Amino acid sequence: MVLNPVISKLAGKLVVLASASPRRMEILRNTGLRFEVVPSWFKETLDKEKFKAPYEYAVETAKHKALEVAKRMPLNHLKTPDVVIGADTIVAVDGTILEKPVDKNDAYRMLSRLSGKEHSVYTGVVIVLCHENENKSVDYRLIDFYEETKVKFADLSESMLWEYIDSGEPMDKAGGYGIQALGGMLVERVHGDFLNVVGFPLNHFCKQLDIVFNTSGLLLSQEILAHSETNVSSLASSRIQQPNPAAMTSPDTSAKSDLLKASCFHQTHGSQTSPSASPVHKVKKNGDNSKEDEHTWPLGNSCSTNPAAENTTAPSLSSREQLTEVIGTQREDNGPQKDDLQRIIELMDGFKASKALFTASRLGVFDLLQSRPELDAAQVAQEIKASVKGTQCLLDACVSLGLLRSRESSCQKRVYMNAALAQGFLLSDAPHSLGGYIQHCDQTVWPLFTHLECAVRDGTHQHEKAFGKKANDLFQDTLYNNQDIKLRFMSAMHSIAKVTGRAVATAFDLSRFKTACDLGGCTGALAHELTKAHPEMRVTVFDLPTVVEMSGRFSPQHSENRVSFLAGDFFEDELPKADLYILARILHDWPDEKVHVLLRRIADSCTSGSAVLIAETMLDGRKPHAALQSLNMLVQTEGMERRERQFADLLCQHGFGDVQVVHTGNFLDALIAFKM
Ligand SMILES: O=c1[nH]cc([C@@H]2O[C@H](COP(=O)(O)OP(=O)(O)OP(=O)(O)O)[C@@H](O)[C@H]2O)c(=O)[nH]1
Repeated sequence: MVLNPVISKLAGKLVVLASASPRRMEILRNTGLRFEVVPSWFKETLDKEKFKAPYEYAVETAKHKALEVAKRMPLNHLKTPDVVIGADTIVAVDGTILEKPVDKNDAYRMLSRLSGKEHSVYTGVVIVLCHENENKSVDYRLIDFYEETKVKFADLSESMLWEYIDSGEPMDKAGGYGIQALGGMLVERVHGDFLNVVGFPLNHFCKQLDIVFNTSGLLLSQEILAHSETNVSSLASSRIQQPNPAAMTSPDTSAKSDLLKASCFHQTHGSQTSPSASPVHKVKKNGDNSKEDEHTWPLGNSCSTNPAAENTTAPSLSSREQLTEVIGTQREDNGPQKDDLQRIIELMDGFKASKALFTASRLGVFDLLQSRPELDAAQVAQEIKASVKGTQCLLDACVSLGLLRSRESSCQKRVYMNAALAQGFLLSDAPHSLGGYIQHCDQTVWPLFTHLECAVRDGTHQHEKAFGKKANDLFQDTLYNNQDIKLRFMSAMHSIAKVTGRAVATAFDLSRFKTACDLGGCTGALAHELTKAHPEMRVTVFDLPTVVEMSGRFSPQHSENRVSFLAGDFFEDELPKADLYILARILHDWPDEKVHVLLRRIADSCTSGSAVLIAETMLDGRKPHAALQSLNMLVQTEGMERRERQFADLLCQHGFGDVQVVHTGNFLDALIAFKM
């Protein structure tokens, strides 16, 4: 549920937080806002001397962070966001700006300066509104503001200081302290917005959105200001800001792209728990779903910023908040388009990025840096038993991919630590670890993809070419014929189900179903999410004997016993009776003729009112992940990914109708159909 009516106006928009700060993610996530997280690659190295006031530095840094993501997404993520939010938090004391400490000594220096004094915490926030204009280029509209909070520290003893520093908490926080955690013990008084100190002035952010929506309505209107260096609209605001023209730089708008048509469902990063908050739409059988296939793939177009714009200085503003630079771009018509080339290079580099991730994961780099952050390349190399040269290259590649962060230590060495992405998904023991899936991709999918051309020519999987043995029975002869390979595959499926399970389990209101059968449910990860989300439901996981015998290894410690396992082959054996049959990443393994066999068997086991819940990556002509996943099925299986309409057509032939789909915002989309 979204409390703030203004925040809810962002619903259905692709909102991106351009920050790796876990605290910012939490503050925004707690509002119910659905957003993606794309950490900015902007290096925070602006020359502080150029700014007349500390807050100008914070705002300008936030601006660069947000714009870097807004420009990169069409190229790297093949989609243009609607709204990108950047933020930068700094501490100012005695006219000096304090950011995150580079090491413990730096933290000591900072905290000593703050001891016994009052200081200011400034968070600069920039909201970038991206809009495709009539000539297919992107207009960026910027709304920026800052918030100041005054904080008074107690007098800090040396022992207190070092005990706090040795906790490790100061290292990723502005000014070297976290007011929301242990650092709260250092604070005598706060005057102003507490969340602003933590890293995001939520109240001011909402006020700002309110102004933009209700004062001018420009945010979502089609009245995008035609680009001109003088045409700047300003918006009513609660704060006057006079940026330092000398510091103002027209953001480089070198990247621009033909946009993807904004799809009606966006991938989200948010506490999506209630079906009502997810847009559900009905699928027409054999209907005109041409929109589904309509897309404009992003084509990077080189462009130079409008020369005149480069000399834009912030116009003097009426008594309203500065905002809004409308930055148009001009398309060059001659020579190779710089950003087209960039796009092609990105694509060509794609496999190198994947292999860098797989290799770092396999060498245990992320787990090592979690237990021992701030190691230099030589120290990492020693621990992972690799060359210093190779390790250095790998670590720097991971930094460039946003998986690691690095900084210069006090002894001028470059040290490395996990970025939020690694902490969220790449640690072996993380709740949503994708380590198993990464290993499967590295050891099984990668060798298969080296034979993609043969798969395209033959239209068949490539197990024999990749692994030198025939695979008559897809699972028995490949993934399950060896204990280690089977365990690796189950671990991969388990990690995907852990990441996607809650979204699938809560995509629809399933309260009417008391019994469910998860066909091919593997480790039971989804089954457990279903029983968590639906306290009345009992789930039977029906899978091959060779899988069921290993499922115990993956059972959660504290789980109610509403999940049971039953061994069998869903193509051969009688299916357990259930109100709801679940097919999560199952149908994509099989061609239509096999899918018909399975759906017919399910239909024969159903009674009226029963339903089938399908979880798959659905093709929609836009999401590259879905199309690439379909190639994945080509090289691995006899199956493919399918469109919503294809599922509806298959289901209706077996008496299922009223098909509804929810795009959950992560790997999988959810579809439910009822036995008519
Ligand atoms: O009391 C607290 N003060 C500050 C913080 C956290 O400190 C950092 C500030 O650094 P920055 O604004 O550069 O943000 P990053 O974490 O580097 O992420 P970006 O990707 O946005 O650069 C911020 O995380 C605050 O949350 C705190 O936690 N408590």
